[in-house]
Amino acid sequence: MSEPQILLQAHDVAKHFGGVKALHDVSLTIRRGEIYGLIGPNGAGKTTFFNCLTGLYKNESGHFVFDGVKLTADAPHKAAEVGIARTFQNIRLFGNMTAIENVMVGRHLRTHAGVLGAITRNRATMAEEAAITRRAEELLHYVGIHERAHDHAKNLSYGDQRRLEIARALATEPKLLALDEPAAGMNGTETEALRVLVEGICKDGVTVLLIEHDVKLVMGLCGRVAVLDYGEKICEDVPAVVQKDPRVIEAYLGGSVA
Ligand SMILES: Nc1ncnc2c1ncn2[C@@H]1O[C@H](COP(=O)(O)OP(=O)(O)OP(=O)(O)O)[C@@H](O)[C@H]1O
Repeated sequence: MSEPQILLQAHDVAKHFGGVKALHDVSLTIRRGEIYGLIGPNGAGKTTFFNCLTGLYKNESGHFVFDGVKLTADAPHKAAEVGIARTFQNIRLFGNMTAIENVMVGRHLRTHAGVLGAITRNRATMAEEAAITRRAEELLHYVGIHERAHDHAKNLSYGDQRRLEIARALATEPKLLALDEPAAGMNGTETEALRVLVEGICKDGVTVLLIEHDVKLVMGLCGRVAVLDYGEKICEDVPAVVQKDPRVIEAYLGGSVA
């Protein structure tokens, strides 16, 4: 039986690429309502973990249990259906669609009008489309880019594109939001605004899994942090403990992780 306070468990998840062990029997547990950080040097396996979790890659062994149910996601849309949404290290928006259209795409996962409804544009379909638009507007407000709603995604600043990706992910009503390096390329002001946004998302009931190279941001935001190094989890604890762990300091080539 699963414990209700646990949202995600990874059990001995392993993934190889040829001779490279990208993930070596990684196990971790994410509790509902927390912001959980996943850090590690370049090539440590963080994105591979996300890709296995969201069905982009198939792990060779091990498994995930999400919300008490063994995950069988073998495609990203299936992960989204069970309540896992993600953003990407390399932003993946529809550049020639407007910001609001990008969010509406995410929202369609949670709506019901079928192909027939879309063709005949019956009353139920029209009402649903109006609701999708309203919700997309709310989400653009929520992430703070509503005034860019009708601009093409490709014309948004880097920071705004990252916010838009978050809005699109939230449109699927996730229980778990997995953010892959959301602060990459952001300046200090944008990073601070992102910190406030992620805290708000968590307060509003969405559990967050955060991959981030900005260690200061991770240590300030996350309740618990796991550290990967060469595909192995070398540490998992509260930030104050992780920062002082000799294996973590060594993994970061002797540099400070404070
Ligand atoms: N599709 C792939 N084909 C071959 N090797 C891959 C593939 N994806 C990842 N790898 C390798 O797996 C290892 C883990 O990569 P991964 O991208 O998961 O690390 P990461 O911790 O996310 O790194 P970064 O912080 O640089 O994004 C690396 O050695 C990488 O080269």
